[in-house]
Amino acid sequence: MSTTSLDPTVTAVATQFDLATGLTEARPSLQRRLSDMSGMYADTAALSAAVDADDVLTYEFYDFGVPSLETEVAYGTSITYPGKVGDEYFMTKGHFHTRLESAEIYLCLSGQGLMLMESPEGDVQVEEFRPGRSVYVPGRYAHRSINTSPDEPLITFFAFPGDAGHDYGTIETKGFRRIVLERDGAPVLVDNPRWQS
Ligand SMILES: O=P(O)(O)OC[C@H]1O[C@H](O)[C@H](O)[C@@H](O)[C@@H]1O
Ligand SMILES: [Fe+2]
Repeated sequence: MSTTSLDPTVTAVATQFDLATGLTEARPSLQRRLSDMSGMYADTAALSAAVDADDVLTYEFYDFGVPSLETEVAYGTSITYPGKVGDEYFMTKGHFHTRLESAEIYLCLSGQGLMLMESPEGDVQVEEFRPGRSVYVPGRYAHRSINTSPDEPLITFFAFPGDAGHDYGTIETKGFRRIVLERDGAPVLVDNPRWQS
């Protein structure tokens, strides 16, 4: 079936994602290994030992390069692999949006985990990811995906305004106020000992 459009400058685009892996052959993913996560995990000794031992891939995601316009929608899948650094689960770096008010929507396709969210004023929210469950990240909240499964990748589909942008600096320097650790086989939210006001 062909796709027609009244406006010749507009082209519909379809992308095939593999629901089992979260990956697409449409373009290369962006990949983050443990060595890209310097300063992100509470246990710095465990991180450097893990980097030296086997610098594994911890997550990958897509940037389809949609124009940075408020009328566009950036989208893709994000795959966070199972694993831990010390007691802290594999996770994304996390970021605020450069246009702080921009919200984002996630749909969990498979796996299990948490979305950790934090406002500049220090309000912390946590929502669970499980297959079929969406999480709406309100504007102004930094957000980080955390895989709490011992063996399955956490796969989500996300969408946000094209001009939202990524602000990593705040999280890189201050960290999140709370972190998620495994205690007795279950995730717990605790104060980040390395958080800087
Ligand atoms: O950008 P990070 O915090 O490293 O997370 C990786 C990716 O995760 C999500 O899927 C977001 O929607 C992406 O915009 C983000 O880039
Ligand atoms: Fe985001």
